[in-house]
Amino acid sequence: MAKGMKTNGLKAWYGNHQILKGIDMQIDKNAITAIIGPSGCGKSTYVRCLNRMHEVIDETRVEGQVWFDDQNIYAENIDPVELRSRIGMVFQKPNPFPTMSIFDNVASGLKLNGVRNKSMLSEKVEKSLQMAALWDEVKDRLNHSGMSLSGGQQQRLCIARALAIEPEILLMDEPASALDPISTGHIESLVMELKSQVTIVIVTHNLHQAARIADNTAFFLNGELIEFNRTHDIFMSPADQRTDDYVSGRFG
Ligand SMILES: Nc1ncnc2c1ncn2[C@@H]1O[C@H](COP(=O)(O)OP(=O)(O)OP(=O)(O)O)[C@@H](O)[C@H]1O
Repeated sequence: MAKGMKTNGLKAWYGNHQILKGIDMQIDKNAITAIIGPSGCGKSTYVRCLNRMHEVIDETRVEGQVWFDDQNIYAENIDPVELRSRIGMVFQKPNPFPTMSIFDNVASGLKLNGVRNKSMLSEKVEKSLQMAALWDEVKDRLNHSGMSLSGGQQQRLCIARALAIEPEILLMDEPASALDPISTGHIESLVMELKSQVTIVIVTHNLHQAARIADNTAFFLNGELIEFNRTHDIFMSPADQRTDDYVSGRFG
C-alpha cells in the first residue's frame, strides 16, 4: 500500500551551511510530485532527507519533522536501514552493481532481506522487471552482467531493483537526465504506470517532464519552497512572480 509523506519546518545543513530553510510540504499518496528549481537550490538535499540519506554524509544535520504516514522518520525508534527499504531511491546516474548479473541486481535487496527460496526470487525478479518495463528486453539474458545493458536499460534495471523490495515511496533524483529522449520517454511512461502502486517524488530540471507527468509540483529557490500546487496551476497560473519567471525561462 502506497503511503503519503509530509514535511514540517524541515531544515538541513552541510557543516554550518544551511541549505533547507524550513520546508512545509505535502506528498500525496499514489501521486507524482515533481520538485523543480535552479541548480543548487536544495532539491536533492530535500529528497535525501525524506529517507534519511542526508545523514549518511559526515557533518550534516537535520531539524524539523518528516512524516511517513503517521510516523516521524526522525524519531528515535526508527531504524534508517529498514526505513530506506520502504522509501526507495533511484539516482541520476544508473548504478547497477557492476559485478552482478541482471537477475542478481534485482534480487540483491530480496536476498539481503533473507529471501532464499529460488522460485520466490525468480517470481519477484520477473514481476519487478515487468513493472520496470524491462522484462521483454532481458528475459533471455538474465545471467548477463547488468553492465551489458544500455544506459536507459540500466536505469530501468535500477528501478526494478528498487521496486523488488516493494517500497511504499520511490524517490527519483533526476532519473532521466543522463538518457536519450527515447529512454526518457520509457522512464516517464513507467513512472506514470507505477503511481497506482507507489508514491513518487521526482527531482527534475526538465520542466516539460514535470508538466507531462507530475500531479503536483514544488518550486524551490535558495532552500525555500516558493510555491506548491497542482502541476497545471504551477505552469499555467503561478501565484508567485519568481515561479512565473522560472517556468517561463526568465531565470535559472
Ligand atoms: N556533500 C555535500 N557537502 C557539502 N555541500 C553540499 C553537498 N551536497 C550538496 N551541497 C551543497 O548544498 C546545496 C544544495 O545542493 P543540492 O544538491 O541539494 O541542490 P540541487 O537543487 O539538487 O542542485 P542540482 O540541480 O544542481 O542537482 C549546494 O550549495 C551544494 O553545493
